[in-house]
Amino acid sequence: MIALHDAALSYGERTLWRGLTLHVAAGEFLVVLGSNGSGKTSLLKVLLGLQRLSAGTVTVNGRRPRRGSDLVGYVPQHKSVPPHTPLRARDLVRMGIDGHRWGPWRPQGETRRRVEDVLGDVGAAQFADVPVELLSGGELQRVRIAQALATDPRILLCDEPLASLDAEHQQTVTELIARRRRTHNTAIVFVTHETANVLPHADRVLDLAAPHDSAALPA
Ligand SMILES: Nc1ncnc2c1ncn2[C@@H]1O[C@H](COP(=O)(O)OP(=O)(O)OP(=O)(O)O)[C@@H](O)[C@H]1O
Repeated sequence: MIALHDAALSYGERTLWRGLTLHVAAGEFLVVLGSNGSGKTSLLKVLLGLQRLSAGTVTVNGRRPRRGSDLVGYVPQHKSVPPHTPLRARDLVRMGIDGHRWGPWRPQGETRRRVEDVLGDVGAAQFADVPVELLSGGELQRVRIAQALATDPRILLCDEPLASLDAEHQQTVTELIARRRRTHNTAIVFVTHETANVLPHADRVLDLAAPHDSAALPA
């Protein structure tokens, strides 16, 4: 699903990581750790086709990463939404389906059903029509996961999805994501600083603060 070979990422003179060789298979749950600024988000950007490597190679689903791929879902870092955002939960999820300008055209009924299904999958059906600015942090994060899953991706990239959630919601959100890999064989790349709830689900841990030629360590 994901293959990096001898990969390096530098911004100007500053190298964040190098010598990174890593394979993530279908259904695998990879946890990415590392201190602030170690390049975790930058790694996800590489996989999303938003950032080029400085050296080495990367493929996602056997191809060079490209923006807006339906095969890759992305759960961003938790942030509250700006006040007066004129969107309901279901609108946010729908943007995961037809937010890509060049995405395939889908009939409206089909899109509506898919939005209902995916909101149901993450236990968010009851707040489908609630304006996103009124959702709690944990509710909003479920909706963001639904948005990321809306195109039925084969790979799910999660960027600190637990930040600023309480312990109970951290557990709920982690279990939602872990369930997805069991039910759909989705590969998960999970960037986090919160290890307690997440490490029990991990197949492997990549520590970007560790020496990079031994970066992919068994969990
Ligand atoms: N486009 C860019 N140009 C130059 N420097 C950048 C760019 N993007 C990120 N950086 C820098 O690279 C470093 C790594 O950033 P990144 O967001 O990948 O770290 P991170 O490991 O996700 O950190 P955190 O845990 O704080 O979220 C940071 O110091 C950041 O300021």
